Amino acid sequence: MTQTPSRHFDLVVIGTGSGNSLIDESFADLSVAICEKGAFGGTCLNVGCIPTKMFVYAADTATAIEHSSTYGIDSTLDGVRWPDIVSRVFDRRIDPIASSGEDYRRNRCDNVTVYDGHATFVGPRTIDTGTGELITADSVVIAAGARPSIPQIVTDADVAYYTSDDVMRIAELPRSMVIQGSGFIACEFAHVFSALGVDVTVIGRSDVLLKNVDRELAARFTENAGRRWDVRLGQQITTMTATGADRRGVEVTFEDGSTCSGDALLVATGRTPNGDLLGLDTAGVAMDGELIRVDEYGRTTAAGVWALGDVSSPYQLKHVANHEQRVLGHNLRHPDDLQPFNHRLVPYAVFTWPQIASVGLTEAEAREAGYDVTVKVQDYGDVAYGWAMEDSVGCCKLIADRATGLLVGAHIMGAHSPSLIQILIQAMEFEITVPELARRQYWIHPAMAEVVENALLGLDFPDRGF
Ligand SMILES: Cc1cc2nc3c(=O)[nH]c(=O)nc-3n(C[C@H](O)[C@H](O)[C@H](O)COP(=O)(O)OP(=O)(O)OC[C@H]3O[C@@H](n4cnc5c(N)ncnc54)[C@H](O)[C@@H]3O)c2cc1C
Ligand SMILES: NC(=O)c1ccc[n+]([C@@H]2O[C@H](COP(=O)([O-])OP(=O)(O)OC[C@H]3O[C@@H](n4cnc5c(N)ncnc54)[C@H](O)[C@@H]3O)[C@@H](O)[C@H]2O)c1
Repeated sequence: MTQTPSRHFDLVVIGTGSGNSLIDESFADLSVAICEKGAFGGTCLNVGCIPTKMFVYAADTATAIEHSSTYGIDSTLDGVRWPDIVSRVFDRRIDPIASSGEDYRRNRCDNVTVYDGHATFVGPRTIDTGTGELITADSVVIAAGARPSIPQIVTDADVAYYTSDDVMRIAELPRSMVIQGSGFIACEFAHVFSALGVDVTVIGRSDVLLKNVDRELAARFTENAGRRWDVRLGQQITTMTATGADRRGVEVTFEDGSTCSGDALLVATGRTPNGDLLGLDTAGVAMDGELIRVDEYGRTTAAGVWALGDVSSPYQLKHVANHEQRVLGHNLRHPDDLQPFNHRLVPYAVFTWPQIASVGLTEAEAREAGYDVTVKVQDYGDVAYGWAMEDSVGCCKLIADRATGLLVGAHIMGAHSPSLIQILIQAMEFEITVPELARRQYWIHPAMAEVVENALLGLDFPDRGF
């Protein structure tokens, strides 16, 4: 290290996603530096959870129009004003929030200094801010997130591909789109673009879409998706070729000789944590594979250096990054009273069509773990609100332990499942038994929550107590 550090801070935070939320008023007496190489506010705000769900809402609206004749309402989708959809999301909502967040930190927090460069460690708690300034700190929080992973076959083909970072801002909708990957991002964007009129092809290596979801729901989802998208599963890509003068188009050949093509390629094959780009070896911060190694309190292997969120967590979910940020906020201020992360029951939801939400073990995981399980799958179509919706796909699958009467897994596919699952998350977190949950409260009739009530009542216990 030849350059001399220009400033010393009490705390440096790398990354302004959940890292920015860490700096609340309880840090007002500390000097804080925030390093951000990209858009202020991180992935969730700028290119992740929030804008995607705003696009999903537009797609859901288009899908409702498509299905309206089922209810005796004839309507047609007369047009999709893509530039207006993009503008609603970014010009009216996201970009102003990001810039006002940055303005707040830069101009209204006397104790905070913002460095807008790519930060790298050059020594223990010594950081090159990427802006020409070297700084040191008593404590460092690494909250540097993750980035899209791009398979070699895509880079070799030199296709001008999109990722979730830029596909929401394209100038116009392509006629057709190939989506490589079959996980969260692939299934959310396949819904968005297909509902808005793009011919979508989804390519996955496994035999179902959303392979980590409970097998029964993943199979139902895949079967249903196949009616709306061209779904190519269980095959390796053998060749990928860029097409068109701008190399935006793509042609793909599979190992069985079949092919597919599109005017655009969206790569959605997972996200690589950014720890590899931080010079961690100079700082004594160890990694486990791609993730920064942290203990249950968020401490890395280097004294005074902490990490949270996608850079150190296998979950890559905003509610997990936010939870870890709250725990670290406490731990930084209370070194003698450290709190552990709680990762016991991490739920998730995929905002595709139909929506899917999940908490706890899949049936296969529960059986493998040795539970004496009772399982019930309750269809949306067999409860009153499901009749109102003419639902033929949705279901609530519950898995409980006969020995304790407690749920070990809950999986819902269908309208509002990301909200419905909250009842079950709560029951599992607070260890409410199935009989208590089913019968010690009223269930509003005829709300969709009756699908959960009926699933609970369908679980088979030796002494049911219902
Ligand atoms: C398309 C998409 C949709 C998603 N939808 C959901 C959802 O619906 N629900 C959900 O729970 N999760 C969702 N996620 C995941 C969620 O966005 C992430 O888990 C969460 O944002 C991670 O927060 P973080 O603070 O760890 O990292 P980030 O928010 O990624 O913040 C890291 C920040 O660090 C900056 N940075 C990185 N390296 C450096 C460096 N060396 N120097 C300076 N700055 C640096 C980055 O520019 C970034 O701003 C989605 C993700 C994507 C991509
Ligand atoms: N609603 C949400 O909570 C939400 C939405 C979007 C993203 N996210 C988060 O972001 C993460 C990243 O999303 P994602 O969809 O990119 O990841 P993912 O892990 O959900 O899915 C990636 C898929 O790509 C496949 N894949 C990997 N390498 C491949 C290759 N070389 N060729 C073909 N397929 C390949 C994987 O088998 C997997 O099915 C998610 O895991 C999730 O944690 C969450």
